[in-house]
Amino acid sequence: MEFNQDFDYSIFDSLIEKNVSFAVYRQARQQDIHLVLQTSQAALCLDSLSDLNGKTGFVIAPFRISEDTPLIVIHPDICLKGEAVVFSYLSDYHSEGISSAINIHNQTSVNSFTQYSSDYTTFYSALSENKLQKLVLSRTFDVERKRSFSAGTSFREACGKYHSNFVFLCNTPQTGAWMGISPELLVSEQDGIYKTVALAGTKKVSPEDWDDKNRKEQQIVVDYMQQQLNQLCGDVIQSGPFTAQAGNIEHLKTKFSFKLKDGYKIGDLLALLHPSPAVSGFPKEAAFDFIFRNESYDRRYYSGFAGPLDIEESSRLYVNLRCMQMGEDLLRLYAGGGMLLSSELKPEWEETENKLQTILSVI
Ligand SMILES: C=C(O[C@@H]1C=C(C(=O)O)C=C[C@H]1O)C(=O)O
Repeated sequence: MEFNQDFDYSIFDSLIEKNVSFAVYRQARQQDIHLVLQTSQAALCLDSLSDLNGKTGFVIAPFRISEDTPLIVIHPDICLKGEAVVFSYLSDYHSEGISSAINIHNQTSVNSFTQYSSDYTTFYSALSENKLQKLVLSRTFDVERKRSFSAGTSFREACGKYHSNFVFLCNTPQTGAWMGISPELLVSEQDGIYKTVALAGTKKVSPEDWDDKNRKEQQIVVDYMQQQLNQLCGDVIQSGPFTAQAGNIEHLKTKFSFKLKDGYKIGDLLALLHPSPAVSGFPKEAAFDFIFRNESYDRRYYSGFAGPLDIEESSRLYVNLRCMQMGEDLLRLYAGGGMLLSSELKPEWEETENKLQTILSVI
């Protein structure tokens, strides 16, 4: 992707400093950047995913909705497409906003191998009891924010490097500033046709075939998708699994395409699919509850989802992976991986290290 060197992407850092509610994003395999910016009041806070029915804007959804991490929709007062149009608008844009940075230091984290190992042991014990088939364990990785760091410039670099991923940078007073380079579509909709994927299983890019652990891990997500979709959807067209590259790693991916039965809308579908076993575990409720009780930090918006909802007559929401939260002096990166009874500690930790490389490569 070619970027015009005349455009100064650090203008997005000024928007973050002024605490403007906005999102700039670039869809997977597309050229143009899009800007959604709210000029009126505060971004919309919702209580449940089904409340997204009939809404329009840029959605930022947490892994688990709470008072501290609400479900947010940035209202599309301004909705622009293409570098020239976006920068022309921003060069004249003035916000009265004042900075009120969220203090990341006060939030919980799991940075060290020792902390991760302790969580791993807890998770593994639960799998051994056979009540849970799969659990996704995750962690953080803190990087000191250098003076030279620019969120806007990192966004531009991510767009250039990761053509097949959805790339976004967003900020609201409620969520703080986040950036993600996601390979995982949660739900898209255009002209009444909906799409989703079952993405799971991870290995470094290589001609080697997939092992049983990764195939099984992905099959759990496929089975879950089929079961969930049967509740709300008519004929489901399924294809895959394929190997899908995402930066330095690969995943197994199965695609689904379908229409919703009468009376159902996108919010109902999101409520049914999120969080899928790709980021949480299986069975759904038990895994979600287990992670909430036992993972020793709050995932916040990591493994939630983000993207445009009913903008230009289509929606494309992605799971918030390969992402980071940006504080005043700290960048907090996030990564996780699916655990089965056949998992081993070292390879699971290494998988998180490999996944972190995507976002690390642009900061
Ligand atoms: C949890 C993450 O990724 C998810 C987990 C995967 C796995 O366990 O193999 C693969 C892709 C994603 O669905 C992450 O990137 O942090």
